[in-house]
Amino acid sequence: MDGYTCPPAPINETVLNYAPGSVERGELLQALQSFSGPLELPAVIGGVRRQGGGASFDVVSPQRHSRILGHSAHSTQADARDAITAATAVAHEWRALDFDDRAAIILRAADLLTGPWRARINAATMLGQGKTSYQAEIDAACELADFWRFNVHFAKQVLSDQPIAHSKGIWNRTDYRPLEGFVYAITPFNFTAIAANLPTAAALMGNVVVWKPSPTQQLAASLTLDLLSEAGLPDGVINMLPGDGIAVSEVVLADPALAGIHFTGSTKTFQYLWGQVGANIASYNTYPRLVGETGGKDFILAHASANVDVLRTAMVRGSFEYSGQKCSAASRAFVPKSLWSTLRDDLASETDGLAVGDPENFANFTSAVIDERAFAKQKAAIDRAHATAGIEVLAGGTYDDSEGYFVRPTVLVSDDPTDEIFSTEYFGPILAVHVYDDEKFDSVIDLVDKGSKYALTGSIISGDRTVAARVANDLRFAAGNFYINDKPTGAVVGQQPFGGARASGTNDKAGSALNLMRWTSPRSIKETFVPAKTSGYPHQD
Ligand SMILES: NC(=O)c1ccc[n+]([C@@H]2O[C@H](COP(=O)([O-])OP(=O)(O)OC[C@H]3O[C@@H](n4cnc5c(N)ncnc54)[C@H](O)[C@@H]3O)[C@@H](O)[C@H]2O)c1
Ligand SMILES: N[C@@H](CCC=O)C(=O)O
Repeated sequence: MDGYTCPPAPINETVLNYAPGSVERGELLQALQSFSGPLELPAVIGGVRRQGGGASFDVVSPQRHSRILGHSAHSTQADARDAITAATAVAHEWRALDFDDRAAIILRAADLLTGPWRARINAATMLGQGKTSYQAEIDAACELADFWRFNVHFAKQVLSDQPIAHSKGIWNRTDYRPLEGFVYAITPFNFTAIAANLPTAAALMGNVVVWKPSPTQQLAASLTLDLLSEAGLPDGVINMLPGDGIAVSEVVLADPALAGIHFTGSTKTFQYLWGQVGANIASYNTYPRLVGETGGKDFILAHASANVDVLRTAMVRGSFEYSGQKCSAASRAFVPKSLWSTLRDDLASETDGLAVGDPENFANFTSAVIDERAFAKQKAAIDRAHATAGIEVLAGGTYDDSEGYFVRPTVLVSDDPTDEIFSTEYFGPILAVHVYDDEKFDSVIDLVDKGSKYALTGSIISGDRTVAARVANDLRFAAGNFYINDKPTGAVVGQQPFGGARASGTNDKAGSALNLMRWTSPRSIKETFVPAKTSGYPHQD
């Protein structure tokens, strides 16, 4: 059937708004209440749920230290070996399944997610990862359903790309095989959608997977695997190993059957993984595919022709939604002097007016940062800013970890565009602003391009079309996702395929055909209908 069927056309899932009195708000409140006691969040190996053999850890709400959501345990080398064995055991059967049967499981998962599972996964994402209702909805419900539905569509495109030339008497075909081995999916805390997409994108293409989620995302990750199981995913296709991944990597990265890594997280971790693969390169059965989407130092560049309200809104939403814990979050902005006098006070008061607290209070704009490590990083950056003569703390600049890991949205202003606030990824609610002389716009473009090692997202805010076009061209390599007159966050699957280059990753664009191609190893087949029976060629006569 491959290549001939036409799955339902994907449509972006409508984002529900959770307004007071809405049906979805009622369902979400109920789901939040249903998480009463800590859940067991075990490893799942070959469909068997078992506690990992390493030290146990608690999954705790970032906004409330006293709220223990689950108990889990770090996975050991033995757990990793068992997961590889379980994956390998079902690899033949999974890859032999027709693509449409695999796709049907993923499409069913999307419908379960946006139907009966929606409130529960959103509630888990609010409680476990500190998202507001809206941020949970755009991530755990909508982006994840979009990944699943659009991936089926794009996979079908990949499979249907067949040779168009056939010499007389010949038929050429391409067989899209899964990778020979297993894929190691390592996922970040900040998006339930990304965490689910990395193992399932590879599985859709016929691969078996060892999935190592982030310990701080374990609640939603465990629910996601339960959902996939309800959708019909056979045991062993995706095996989940909770914990920090240290012992798991020692085994997985040394296994000859490692065929690919699908990673999203920090640049440092990806470079470590790549280094280990490099060190072991001679021992693999096949060259592992390395796909990693990593850090960013995302920019907003304002031109003198910008509308100030548009600019301020892009800065506030782009930097402080989900407390800046999006790889795409704006964390450096460049504003011309001619606009700064109008923008300055409003930017400060709007930022200081943002309500920060427990997301179960729907009035809050954002909540806590994810954990102690993230809090310490923000605290150090803010303390340093207060102590640095050339930096003005225009808004925020305070933090409090007595109840949860709360950091006030913070705007730092500096005359020195080489200060580390313009190049270091803090991954929190800190925006660095540099105010430039209007006539120095050309050199500011260069600063944006060369001022950080990353190239993930960026925006130009300009009322002048020719300026926007010029900046889009001059900064062509400074961002994998580039926005004109908008904030640099909020990429939508099927609309703005997401990913960046330089230190921001391999730019394989999650949720697109480009990504899915990395999980297939094509075989070219030539069939000759009436083969030659003699060895000589005509020129020999
Ligand atoms: N470019 C993107 O699409 C994108 C999306 C989301 C997050 N990010 C980036 O992710 C980072 C924040 O996420 P994070 O704090 O979870 O990143 P992180 O690198 O600390 O962790 C990512 C994952 O790697 C795991 N890990 C760390 N060391 C490991 C090892 N030795 N073996 C196996 N697994 C290991 C972690 O447990 C986690 O599951 C930021 O830098 C952000 O920019 C990028
Ligand atoms: N899809 C997200 C990026 C994910 C990174 O964390 C966005 O565009 O905001």
